[in-house]
Amino acid sequence: MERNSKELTVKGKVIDGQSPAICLPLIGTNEEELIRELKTIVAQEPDLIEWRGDFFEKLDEEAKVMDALLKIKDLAGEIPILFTIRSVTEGGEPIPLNEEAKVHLLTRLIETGKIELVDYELHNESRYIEHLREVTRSHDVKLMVSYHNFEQTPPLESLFEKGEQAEQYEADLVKFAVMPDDMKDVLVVLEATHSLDSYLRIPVVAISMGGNGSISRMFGWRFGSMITFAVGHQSSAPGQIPLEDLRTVVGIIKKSL
Ligand SMILES: O=C1C[C@@](O)(C(=O)O)C[C@@H](O)[C@@H]1O
Repeated sequence: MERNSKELTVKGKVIDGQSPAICLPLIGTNEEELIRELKTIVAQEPDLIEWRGDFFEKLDEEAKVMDALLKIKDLAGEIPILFTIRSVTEGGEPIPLNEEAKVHLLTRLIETGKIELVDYELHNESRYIEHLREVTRSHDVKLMVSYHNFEQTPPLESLFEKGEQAEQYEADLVKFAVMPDDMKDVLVVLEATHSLDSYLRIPVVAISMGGNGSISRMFGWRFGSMITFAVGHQSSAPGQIPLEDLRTVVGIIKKSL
């Protein structure tokens, strides 16, 4: 198999692009819902679990967040946790924290040693991104710098620039998830994935959302996208497909290689 010599080791697990790492999102609004979701999710043995913190209704009560994290970690066992607070401007839920408080919470979570990856959006002020880069590095947590657009697919050059910016921040990986108008936009994402995969030193995660884009979730890894998000319990974005279906498709592709 020719592609992708990049590797990312998370909690002793190597993500190397020879198969996509499959990530299942957790979107519970409280501890009880999170635990219920987790039981379904863990049974499916994903490679990663993403806790979408923006769905958690008590995000402004640090003790409650910490408590939920301990429970999640306990149930997730060896499966690495990606922690994400998606902003409303990039398709997330409204949260009761301003950016300063959000960065403070992310810092506290990173310091617990209970999360393995953290997502932070590229549009944020550079002082925040740089701060999180420092904290993640000193706690051996991977920093994923991300960009989302639920309205459209920016041109190839713009996606390329985002990849370059993430690399300048010394992110461990760059991710973008964008909405296509048509299949040409899906091709833009696949092309950006392929080019960025060869051009950047850091790994890329690239998603074209919605029904048209869902092929990027199934085949994107062959173009260089290292992680794909699927449905374990409930979806967190349009176009995600059930983990079992994804595994079937990946298995078929691997057989033909
Ligand atoms: O950024 C991403 C990717 C995603 O938006 C998707 O399209 O699968 C799902 C989100 O939960 C995650 O944070």
